Amino acid sequence: KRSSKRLPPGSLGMPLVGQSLSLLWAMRANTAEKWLEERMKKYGPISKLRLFGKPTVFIYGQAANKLVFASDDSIVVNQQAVSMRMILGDRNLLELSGEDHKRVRRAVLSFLKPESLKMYISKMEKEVLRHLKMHWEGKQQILPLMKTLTFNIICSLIFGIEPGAERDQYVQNFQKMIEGMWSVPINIPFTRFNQGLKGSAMVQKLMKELLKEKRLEQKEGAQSQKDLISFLLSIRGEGNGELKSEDEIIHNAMLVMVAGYDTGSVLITFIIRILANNRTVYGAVLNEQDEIAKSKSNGEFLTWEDLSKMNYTWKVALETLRLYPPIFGAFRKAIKDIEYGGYIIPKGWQILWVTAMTHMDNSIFQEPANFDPARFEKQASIPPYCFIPFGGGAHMCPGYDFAKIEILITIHHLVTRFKWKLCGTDNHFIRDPMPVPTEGLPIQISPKELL
Ligand code: HEM
Repeated sequence: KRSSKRLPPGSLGMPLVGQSLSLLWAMRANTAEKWLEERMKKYGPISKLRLFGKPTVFIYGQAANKLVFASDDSIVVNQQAVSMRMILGDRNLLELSGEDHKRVRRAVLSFLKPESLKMYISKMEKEVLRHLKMHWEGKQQILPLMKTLTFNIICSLIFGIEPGAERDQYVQNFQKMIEGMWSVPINIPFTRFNQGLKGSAMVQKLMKELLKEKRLEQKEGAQSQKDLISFLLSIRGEGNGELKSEDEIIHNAMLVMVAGYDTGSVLITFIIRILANNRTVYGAVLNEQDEIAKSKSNGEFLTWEDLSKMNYTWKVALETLRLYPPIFGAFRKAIKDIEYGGYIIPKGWQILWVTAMTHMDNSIFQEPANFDPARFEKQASIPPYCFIPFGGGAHMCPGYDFAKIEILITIHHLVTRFKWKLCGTDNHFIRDPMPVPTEGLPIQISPKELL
């Protein structure tokens, strides 16, 4: 019996810091997968380390993902690193489990489900067109500014904040929050964690004022449910999807913002990079989008039916997510001692799962380094728990449809209105913590004659 009580191999390193800095450096050098592969070579498929202040077990592969995503709350619960919890707040979905998680998730999903989002397609498209007009047209060479685009879309749909000074107050603070979320939780001036906490305090202050305004508007009957926040405010107290406190609304609005802002911009940026480098894929996307553009009259907005015809473009997005998943991985917490792979994952320890490990496994995806959207022609043939850019199980990303609509609308207007070529000399990227092209992906853009 004693042998089954063994801790996984590996060292916990120094208190608090452990291997955090080494992993973060590897991420910034874009060698994090290699860093993990070296661990795997040294210790095997399960090993212990210390990350962001907590003892952690790293596991990978299909069975590991199944343990993380399919176990119930009596075995594994969601709990993110200390830095993330302190920046996003402890009432956000990623921290909740059981009935609490179900209740809050129902409320958030009632806004993010396709039936609700259908009503917002033209609102999103207007943001895309406004962005392209302001930042792309008439310019020769610009950074893609995709972060500005996804930030504006989220501001409009999630917060109901129209363009202007109020929006600008949020952007820098959100960026600080994102950078601090994966950091060693040492709160001394100028550390990333310290800056992240400051950004979070500022955003929470702004959001409290925003909630006050929205409550007042609702009292005066001036507002219909136009954005996620007013939506959440209006279902408070109605039983099923009820959010219990102002903190729950604020922490979850902050989560939706950080979860949707950088992920979407990273995905669009990497699709732009693929389309510039791969003429065959570009040609097929252009054909599909030109057909849809031809069926529209001048100034007519895209519809849900148009988006459902963009099958090839979405496969390109999925293949991009396989190769460049925006989320590196995340944590869970063991609720009791778990026997796994001949070792014990002790109660209370963190479990680290990493997205790319199964994406790059050649027994699951043949020739995994090749870009091949055809892999997604029969999605059902991909084994379960192996393609996980949106996670899995109870915490699987509820922003899937939001991201899909945003990406398809943006790519439609980009390929039908512009041509571009990459002009940087460096084709590399780093993780910070999301993948970012090293030179910011400079491109040369020229507008096309509209159809
Ligand atoms: C390409 C775009 C996106 C990717 C790759 C992505 C990825 C992920 C992943 C991997 C998780 C699971 C984390 C975990 O299990 O620990 C997650 C959760 C989440 N995502 Fe996304 N996401 C994207 C876009 C969005 C968007 C646009 C929104 C909102 C508008 C959003 C909102 C959320 C929320 C609220 C959660 C927490 C769900 C829960 O814990 O129940 N995401 N996302």
